[in-house]
Amino acid sequence: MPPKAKHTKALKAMKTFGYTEKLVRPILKELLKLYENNWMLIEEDNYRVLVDAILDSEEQKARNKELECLNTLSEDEAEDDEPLLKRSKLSIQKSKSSPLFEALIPNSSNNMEKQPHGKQKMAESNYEKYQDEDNELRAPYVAKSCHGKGKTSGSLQSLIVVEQVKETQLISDDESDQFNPVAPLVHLEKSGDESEKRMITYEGDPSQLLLRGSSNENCSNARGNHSTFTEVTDMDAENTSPYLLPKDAHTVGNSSVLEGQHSESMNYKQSEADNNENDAQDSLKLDIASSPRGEVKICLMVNSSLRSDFHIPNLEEVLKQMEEQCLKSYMIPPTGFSMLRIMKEVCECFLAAGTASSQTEGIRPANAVSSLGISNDPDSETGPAEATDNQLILYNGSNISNDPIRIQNRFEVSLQIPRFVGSVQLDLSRCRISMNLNVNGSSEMERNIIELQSSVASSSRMMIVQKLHSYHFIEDITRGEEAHEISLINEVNEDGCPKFHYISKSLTYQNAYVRFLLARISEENCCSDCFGDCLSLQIPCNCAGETGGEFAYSPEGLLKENFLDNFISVNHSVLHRSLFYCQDCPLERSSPENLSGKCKGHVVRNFIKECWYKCGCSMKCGNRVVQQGIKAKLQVFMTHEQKGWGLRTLEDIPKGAFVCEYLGEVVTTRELFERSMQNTCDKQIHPVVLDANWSSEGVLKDEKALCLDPTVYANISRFINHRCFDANLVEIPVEVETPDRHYYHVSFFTTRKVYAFEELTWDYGIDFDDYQSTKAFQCHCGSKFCRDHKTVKRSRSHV
Ligand SMILES: C[S@@+](CC[C@H](N)C(=O)[O-])C[C@H]1O[C@@H](n2cnc3c(N)ncnc32)[C@H](O)[C@@H]1O
Repeated sequence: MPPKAKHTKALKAMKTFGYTEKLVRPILKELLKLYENNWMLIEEDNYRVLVDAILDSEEQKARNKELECLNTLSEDEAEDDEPLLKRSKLSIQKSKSSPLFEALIPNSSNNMEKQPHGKQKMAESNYEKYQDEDNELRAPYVAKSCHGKGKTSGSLQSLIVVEQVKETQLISDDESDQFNPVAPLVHLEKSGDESEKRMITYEGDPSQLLLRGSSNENCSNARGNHSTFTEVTDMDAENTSPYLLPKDAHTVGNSSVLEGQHSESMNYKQSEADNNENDAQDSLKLDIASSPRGEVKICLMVNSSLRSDFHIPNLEEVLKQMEEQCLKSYMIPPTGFSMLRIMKEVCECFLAAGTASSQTEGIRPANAVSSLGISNDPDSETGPAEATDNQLILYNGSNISNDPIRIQNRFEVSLQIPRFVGSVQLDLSRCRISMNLNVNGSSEMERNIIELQSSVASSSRMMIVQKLHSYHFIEDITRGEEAHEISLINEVNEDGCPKFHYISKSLTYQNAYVRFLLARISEENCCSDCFGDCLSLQIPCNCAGETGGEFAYSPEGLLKENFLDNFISVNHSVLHRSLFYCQDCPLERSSPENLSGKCKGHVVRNFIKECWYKCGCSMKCGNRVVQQGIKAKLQVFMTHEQKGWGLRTLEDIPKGAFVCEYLGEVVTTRELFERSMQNTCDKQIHPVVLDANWSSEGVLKDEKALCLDPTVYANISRFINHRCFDANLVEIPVEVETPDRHYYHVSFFTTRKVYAFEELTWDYGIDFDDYQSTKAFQCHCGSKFCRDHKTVKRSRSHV
């Protein structure tokens, strides 16, 4: 479409929202300048950027007016004789306070630099995406998301633990045939009671220990040598998932003990001074949290001269109240949420942000000895006899405990053994401990492994040379697009991450016209006064109108049982083929020519409504679960069951919780068909139909009906595998920002409680009796309700 037509289309679209051409033109012009005429970014999501900019400019104008009034008033009062010129200048200066104002006023100085950080980032990143897309994706449109077969830069070298009579060496693959006696790295020694205590001593720099075998030994990033998670894997349990010890417990720099001591003493002096000064108030001060060595502290102080009636409350009570408040207000899933942890993390981030630049890599006291110790004695407080500052202590007691693993001066991680292994004795001498290491701050991680096979080695002191698999690990496949990192791990084969562009919002492809009929939203559908915690209101706000006057979510942000059951049964009934057939539905045809005949049928679906975009409450209303994005800690992993990559959760997720949205490119059915014709790749990511309520509009032509194609642009939901019938996720259409009947946000909610490390699955609704569908894949879902009878038969005959 020529730019002029695009202009007209944009102006027309804005007109439907009640914005005049006069108002829109300059804003559009400025946006085009800002986005370097990239219309795609402006048109995306029904001109969302443009609507935002208009709203911002309106808001700014109102603020300017207020400021001007205030100025005039105060200046009139204070400086009645001041020249007019100076006054108007002053008011302009004040009115420039908003960064968006700057972006929208032509010729305003440095308007680009003053963009709000998020917006500028979005503009740049989207721009990059589309540039990429132009270069390699669109011509011709061939899906490139087939599994990468080649080795990736992230594949790792294995490490081997060698035990000899006196010393044990930790060597990498390439060194295995070139034993180097000059630099013994790891000693496997016995200390104390020979049969019970065993200890690996590492002499030298711990960062070297971790980096051996990696591609980059000179980690220049100050935070580069922090282990980001520790993994304990039971080597006896072949197919069980590793027990991941998430990084979020503590990641405290080991970089410099000297520096640490220095800063500690400096801080101590400072806080001593503070203490002296505040002696009088000491009784009204409550320490909340601190970084592990006390460099940074958060405390609450009450000025007793202002509140004589105040007493220091119980900290636990305060935290409990805060947690309840936060859980309600911000829809945080209760699992693992703790105010105290947040406070501690604030301290640590404060410390890290303040010292990152001054930290120097690898500074250690010359005589420091690091050790990794493993003890079978749960009562031992000190661990191995020669415990020193840098050490890892693991207790292998008879009870499985969730006590922390300690690596002093390095990090402290909570041992989170998943509940399902709770009854099994975890024999740490049969475990391997893996530490992940951020190499140069890059998201690709290199992994080194120390195998503790002490039970084998104890009597014979034989040499253990075990070659471990090479792993592929990416710390965050979202590249910062989500609120928290989502890692990818392949412990099964050599495949690297499939090629695709990670998005956190669906994109609209050229012909897909996602109508945005805000005019249809009437005042009574909006709730302008709600703030934050709508879901716990006695009388639901207007946003609940579409769901029968009841919120679909509980106050904790979980889908209510009746809604959930309803959706699950709707999906099951689709599978039971209680569908109605229609002559005209175009959505599941294999070719646009084939317009007569019956389609496979559709159900008119229910949907959940969340707060509407542009409704007065869109930023404040608590009826927003899907819009708040992914909350659970998820991981992409290579499955063992011939399903390729899959998605799993790293923590328990309660029933009815939102997990993620199905994202991709919104395309018309016709476009999808054309793409599939060009697609030479045998693996296809499952496209979904978005027209949840198409029948209310009568016949939808292929060029109008909408689908979602996650082949090239997608989020983590592209990794969710199919499971027949009893999948733990159900897809639910959620109306987030548009009352348009043609387009819903397909969102995944849990059908039951999902335990940590379970794979997340949904039922694609494939009819395996249908030839076309069975071509998609042979099902390896493992469900006892599996509908792919051919595969089930085959696997039975193999047994
Ligand atoms: C949406 S993708 C899921 C991610 C995919 N496993 C991957 O590696 O990228 C759908 C594809 O995964 C595979 N798949 C999903 N569920 C499966 C199952 N139950 N059995 C076998 N293959 C499956 C099929 O190849 C299917 O085309």
